Amino acid sequence: MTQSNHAPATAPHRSIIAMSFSFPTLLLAVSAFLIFSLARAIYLLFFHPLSAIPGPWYADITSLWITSHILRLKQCKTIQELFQTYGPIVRIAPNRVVFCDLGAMKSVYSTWKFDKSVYYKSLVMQNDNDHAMTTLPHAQHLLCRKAYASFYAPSNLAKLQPEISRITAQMIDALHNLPAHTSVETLSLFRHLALDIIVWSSYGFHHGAIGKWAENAEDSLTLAIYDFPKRGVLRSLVPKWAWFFVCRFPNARLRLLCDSARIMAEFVEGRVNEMRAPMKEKEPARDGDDSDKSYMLSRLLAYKFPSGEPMREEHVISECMGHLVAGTDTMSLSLSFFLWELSRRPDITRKLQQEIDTAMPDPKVIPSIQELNGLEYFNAFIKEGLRLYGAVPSLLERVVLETGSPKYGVGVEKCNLLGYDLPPGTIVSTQAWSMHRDPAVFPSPETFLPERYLPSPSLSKEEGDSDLADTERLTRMANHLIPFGTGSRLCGGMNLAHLGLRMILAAVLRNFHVEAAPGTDERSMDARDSFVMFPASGECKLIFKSRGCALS
Ligand code: HEM
Repeated sequence: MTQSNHAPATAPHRSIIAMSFSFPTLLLAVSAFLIFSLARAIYLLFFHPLSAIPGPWYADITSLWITSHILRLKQCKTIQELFQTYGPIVRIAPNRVVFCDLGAMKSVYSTWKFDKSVYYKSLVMQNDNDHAMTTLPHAQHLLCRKAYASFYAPSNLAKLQPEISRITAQMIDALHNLPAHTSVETLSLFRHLALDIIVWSSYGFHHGAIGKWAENAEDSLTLAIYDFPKRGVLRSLVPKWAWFFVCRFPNARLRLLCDSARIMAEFVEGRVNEMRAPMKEKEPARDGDDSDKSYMLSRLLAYKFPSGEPMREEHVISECMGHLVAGTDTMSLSLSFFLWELSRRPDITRKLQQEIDTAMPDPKVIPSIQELNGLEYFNAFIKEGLRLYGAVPSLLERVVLETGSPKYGVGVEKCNLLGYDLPPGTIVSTQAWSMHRDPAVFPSPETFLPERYLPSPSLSKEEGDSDLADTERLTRMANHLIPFGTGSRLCGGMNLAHLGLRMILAAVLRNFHVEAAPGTDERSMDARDSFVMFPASGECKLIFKSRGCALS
């Protein structure tokens, strides 16, 4: 034996040996991965409990397909096409099922009250604090909801109406003061207005965002609320440890976006401190005495959980922030789409203005909500607006409960939707976009037609149809309309949204004719979605022409 036979391998020798070992190892690893992927695909396609549910085969084996449509901001339209191809229940990913059916909707959201999916966690607040929208378990959510629900009761909101009128009038004045033919970006305009309304009704505080809009000055709170959902998306894309570095990236706009939660939290904290000061000096309110509780914040601060514990301050702050985010963009998007529709529909505008002019003789005095609720065509217009342009047309995801849960009720063991058993943990949902476009319920679903809600014999009744058939038609539409969600997680601010939409629209239509500005057209306003719906161009530019001459 020579020495070289016993000598340890030199470095180049070692790497050749390592390579000769690594190639078969790599080959083995790749083969194992391919076999595993193939076996998994076969299982998901043919043996998984959801494999009988129709849908594109590639969606059965990977989430990438639906994710690509989410990234293209076209999830709603893609899912609508699936319903048209496969019917009312479709598998869109290995563990996700969507449906478009009234009975299934009632079971999931109202009867069984499934918990929300983790998707909603992207909307958590500063320091990961939850609020009503992001609290996933149903039972826990119920306690949050109790804390704020009475604030949004119509009788309480009616007390706030005079001030909401005053804020709206401020916006009308600002529009009157613009030079003729000014193109107004309404998403921004109505975001400022909605914020002032929500801030005032939640805290009894005048923020003055609309004043800043009129002066062309930036309002950091409005910007923070606009940025917050984008911050959520960005945050869910980067690992936790990397977030620290993202927020320190030397880019002023990115830093503002990262800071959005802090800016909102500090604003709300300021309101909490203001409100706490006088509260400390008062006797605690007795049950039934709500003279001091018109604002949401005072209710949250006075709230006690069934254990007798008050809400922690961080919780109060995140709840308030949740409402700022949930209410501001939704209002501004809906109003912008409504007015865009009117800018190309003089026939509808004429009928609306006739009705509003009679109810609102003085263009500066908005009628009470009771009076506005009595305007038949106006209310039909708002229903149709929410049907086609509701700001949240997207999947409202829930998680199927474990088998045998008492929440299924007597005699029901597990989740069965439209004849298919769904195993516990399946993500299941419907979307307003599709419920609102069922041609059997809304004939010519893509046509904007307020008349469909009027009990008009000329429009709806074939010969021989009875009043009962007409009532049934109206009820079916009402049951399918879910712009504010449905069941136990219905939009918390729905009544405020109804009040605000009516007051703002009445004031605008009484004072202005609305026209599309150059560049605003079907293409720029084509709908995109990322939970909320927004125009493809990201803006909605309209011209507000004063009706002053016509009124005098
Ligand atoms: C046109 C305007 C609005 C639309 C279309 C809308 C739509 C919705 C929808 C669809 C949900 C349910 C989400 C789900 O089930 O996953 C929701 C929840 C919620 N919305 Fe709205 N919303 C609007 C305005 C407002 C306003 C003005 C506020 C308050 C200022 C508000 C506060 C909330 C809250 C707090 C929740 C969570 C409710 C809970 O889980 O307890 N929304 N909204």
